[in-house]
Amino acid sequence: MHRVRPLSEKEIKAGDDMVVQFPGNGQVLVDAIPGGPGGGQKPRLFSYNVVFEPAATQEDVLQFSGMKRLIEMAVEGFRCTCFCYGQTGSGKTHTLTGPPGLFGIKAVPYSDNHGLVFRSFVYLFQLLQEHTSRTFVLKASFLEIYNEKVIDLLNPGTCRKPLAVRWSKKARGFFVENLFTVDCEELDDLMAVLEEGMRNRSVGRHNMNDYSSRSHTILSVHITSEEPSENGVFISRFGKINFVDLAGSEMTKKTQSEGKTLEEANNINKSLMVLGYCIASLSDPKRKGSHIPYRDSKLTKLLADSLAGNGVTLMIACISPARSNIFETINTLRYAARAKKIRTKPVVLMDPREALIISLKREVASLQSENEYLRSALNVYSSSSSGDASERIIAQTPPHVDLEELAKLEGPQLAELVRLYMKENEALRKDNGDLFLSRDLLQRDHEIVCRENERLLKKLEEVNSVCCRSPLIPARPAFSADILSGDQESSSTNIWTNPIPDTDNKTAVNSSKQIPESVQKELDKRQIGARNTANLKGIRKPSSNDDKIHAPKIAQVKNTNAKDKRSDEEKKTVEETDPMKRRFSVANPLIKNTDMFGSVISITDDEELN
Ligand SMILES: Nc1ncnc2c1ncn2[C@@H]1O[C@H](COP(=O)(O)OP(=O)(O)OP(=O)(O)O)[C@@H](O)[C@H]1O
Repeated sequence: MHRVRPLSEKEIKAGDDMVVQFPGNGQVLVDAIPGGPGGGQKPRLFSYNVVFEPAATQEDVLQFSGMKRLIEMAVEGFRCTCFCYGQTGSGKTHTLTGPPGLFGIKAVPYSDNHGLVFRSFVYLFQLLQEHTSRTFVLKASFLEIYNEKVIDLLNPGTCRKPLAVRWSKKARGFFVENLFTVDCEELDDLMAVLEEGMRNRSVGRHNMNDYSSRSHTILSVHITSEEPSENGVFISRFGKINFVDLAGSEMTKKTQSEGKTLEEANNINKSLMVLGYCIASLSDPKRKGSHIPYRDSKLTKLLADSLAGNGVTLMIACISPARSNIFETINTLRYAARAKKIRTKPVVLMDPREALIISLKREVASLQSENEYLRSALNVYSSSSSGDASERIIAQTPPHVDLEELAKLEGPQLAELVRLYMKENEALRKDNGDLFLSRDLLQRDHEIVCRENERLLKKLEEVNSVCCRSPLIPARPAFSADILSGDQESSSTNIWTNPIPDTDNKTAVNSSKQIPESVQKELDKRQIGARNTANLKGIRKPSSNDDKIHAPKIAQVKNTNAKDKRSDEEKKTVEETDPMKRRFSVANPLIKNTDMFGSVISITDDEELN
């Protein structure tokens, strides 16, 4: 997706003109570049999912960029990333957080200028309010990569000590060691994280931007949710959303950087070059399976999962419309066209305890059916076996003789009759013995199954009680309450809070603090556990990345139809015919496929006009 900022005052004063046009349908047309004897470049047409024109507002970007869908997916347990890319001064920070000055000593509580991050937080909490059956735990971290050093923006310390980026064998991903992670129970907590990070990030001044970001920043919100399912079992999901504000690529000649700013620019350009290589490798089908140089920079190490892992990524390419920036603009458009070709395999991250619960549930169900079977077998067998026996008895039963007839029988006939009766008696005794034996065996099996059943049910109850989370503290009134309720005049608190469980249920609350020994044994046996124990005991993990678990793939993202998703307002805006008033355009949904955000995937890369 693209956002084109308006010409700046400086550019207007310098007589710079617009070199981009917007033919509609998510297309950007870049003017021809007049050249020397060999000829310059022809006009170039690029197609994207959505193009935001200079008149687009910050709210337009939230509503029509696919960002809302991304947040919904994060709540469902996907790992999502939104990153802004573009040359210096193209509007990346403006798009993500707003213009400079919003996060000074006294942050502006609500402003039309607030960017995508602030608006996403508000939408996130609105979503949480709607999911009344779930409990949520939000944690946030904010870091910057400055001159290839990772600095914790929430806890930078006086000497801004860099943190190490390490590889987690278990999670099979990179993570930042000892990164500060803040619990965010309310919208205001997330806002505080944003404000604090923005105050601490490195900003510098150069010829092209008075407030230029001198570092890449990554703001992460971890969304853990628990939802009761059938039989009181809790389903846990681990979603995450990253907001990445990349520092702008810069031509140091144009920015006239020197000294510290030059060193910063070199580091920025180097890490963006590595990011470019990674994107080029990932987007080239011929290079499928080849080496991707993630390890060549901290930025690509930390974005590896967003670029090609199991997450969903939204890239916003920001461009300047000025003629003086035409080469950088074409580069950014090409870069974005390549990034658009990358395909990830999104999966929902779930708690491994859930695997244990599901397997226990299955075991209980199979034992119950076995039990049923044995019960019925016991009845059927006893009745059918008695039938067999009676058949045998009938076969062996001596012929029926009347008492009167008996008196008339000869000695050898009587002897034969007695022998037959004795034989029958013997067979009946044997059958009787066999029946007693099989009844005893079945009764013993039945007892074993019942005991096992009880044991598993008890374990299931224990596991369930471990899954119950203690309630979050009710929200306090704050300005965010007004934003969430959509009534900025109102002072009533209408903030999402977790439902407060029955306080009499002490076992659930207590047991949430510690896993019972029997359950822990079961977890250990199945190699699940250290992480959960730490988590449940409230121990802060060294890093958010450390706990990534590659849980079974349970859901694929479904494509949604752009037509269904697009609101009437968007249609209206797209239909606006006056190009001066139009704020954005989207690719024509009738002729192209839709992607998971409901926006349109254009198959074309960049097309040259003849
Ligand atoms: N869509 C827009 N509407 C109005 N002003 C904008 C817009 N985009 C950017 N600007 C303004 O342009 C200036 C530069 O924007 P910004 O600092 O966001 O650029 P950047 O890409 O983050 O630059 P850098 O990479 O140097 O940090 C800012 O004053 C910003 O407010």
